Amino acid sequence: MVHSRKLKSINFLRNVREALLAHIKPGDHLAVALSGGVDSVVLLHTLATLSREIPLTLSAVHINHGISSNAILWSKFCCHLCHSYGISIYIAYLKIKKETGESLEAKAREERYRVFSQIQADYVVLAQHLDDQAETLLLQLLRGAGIKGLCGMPPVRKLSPIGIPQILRPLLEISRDEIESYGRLNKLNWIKDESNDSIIFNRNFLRHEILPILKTRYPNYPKILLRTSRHFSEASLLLDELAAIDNEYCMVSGKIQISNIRMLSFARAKNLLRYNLAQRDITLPSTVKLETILHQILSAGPDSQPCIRFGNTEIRRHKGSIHILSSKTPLSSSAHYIWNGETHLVLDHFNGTICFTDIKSQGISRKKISTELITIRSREGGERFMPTCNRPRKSLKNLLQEASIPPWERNTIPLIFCGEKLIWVPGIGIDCEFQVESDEFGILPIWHPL
Ligand SMILES: Nc1ncnc2c1ncn2[C@@H]1O[C@H](COP(=O)(O)OP(=O)(O)OP(=O)(O)O)[C@@H](O)[C@H]1O
Repeated sequence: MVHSRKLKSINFLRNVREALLAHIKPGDHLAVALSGGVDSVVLLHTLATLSREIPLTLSAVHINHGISSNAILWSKFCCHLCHSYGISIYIAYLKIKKETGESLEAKAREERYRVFSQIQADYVVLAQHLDDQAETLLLQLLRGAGIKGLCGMPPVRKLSPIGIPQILRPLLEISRDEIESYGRLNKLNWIKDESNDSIIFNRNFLRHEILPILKTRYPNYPKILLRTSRHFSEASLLLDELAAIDNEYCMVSGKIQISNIRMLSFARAKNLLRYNLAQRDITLPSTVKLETILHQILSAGPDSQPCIRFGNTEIRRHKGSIHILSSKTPLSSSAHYIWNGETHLVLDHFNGTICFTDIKSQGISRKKISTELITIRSREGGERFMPTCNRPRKSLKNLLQEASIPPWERNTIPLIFCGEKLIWVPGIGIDCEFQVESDEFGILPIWHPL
């Protein structure tokens, strides 16, 4: 009996070790997302045990959402538990405010992930398991989700473009029964979240009312549904590959060309637009909204300039191309950058990067800019510029109009200044006064918007 219990724990540890080692490397810092429930308590115990053989730094993060009247007890429990393991814990105290049209749970989840994204660790480790995965897939099916929504939770994923920390889920192939039995075998204590019993919540309704019946006929349903979600993941990958091919055909200077997207079937055009929104980290609109957007953009007359808004995003049509504008990082008027000779400069506020290349007989003359501070900022109005030496100096506004830069982009393009003088405008050129002499090596800036 004792032997079989020990064996079960050993098998459990072996499975988690395998799942971990598929992603982490020795020395990584793992922060366990500890709610105090059985899943994350077992996860913490497992990782603390494995950390004796795998060199890693372990800590924990707990979010006190301030929703349940027991929230403070849960935080204290997590604190004591980590103390008993000698592990540091970060507790975030939140005051969740519900916004109209959003559930409290969805808001709490969003805030939780926001805290996770700020944790100083290589991975934030979550305790979702095989049964959670099956429930999530069924819930998504019942919401009418598309292929992406049916992919299920990935074992590892980036939380932000910088890539650190990542979310890691090493229990995804382990069942709830196995986790609870590991907890009992190792005499662990955990807290029970009373809200998990309330069938007002869709997930609990499925868990308590539907899945036990399903299990009588399909005892292995969580593993079967895991297979299904893997099929969806593969399909989703193929759709992204198709969109990447269509992007090559439809994109000119970073904008989808109306004449090209029109050549695609409507379903393929929708896939392309969805892909472009996802690439910019924009929360996707509903399918109905996406179809409306595409219809309006494609059916507008050549001179009209439709603008469709959803969330913080605007989709516009301007001179034959589609412009996607997202106000994730609003351009602050004071945003300016100093160039100290770097080969590239990431300009977060402008959503892109400028690369600087040394090139013979082209570009900006090093000699002519050597005595002044080189800064990059947006237009303030009144700037004048002379990209062609034998033509008169013109207002920047006129030059941007002539270059068909749409009005909403004119204030958000990065400009290079030498002291107070404007020397470079992307897509237009270098001011005559600062261009290289023949045979001199110059610096050629190239703007790469995201
Ligand atoms: N209050 C909390 N503090 C820290 N971690 C938490 C907290 N609540 C949940 N977690 C972590 O998130 C995991 C998933 O929790 P839960 O299933 O309640 O969230 P969810 O809203 O269903 O999330 P998802 O939609 O990502 O599945 C838990 O196993 C745990 O690791």
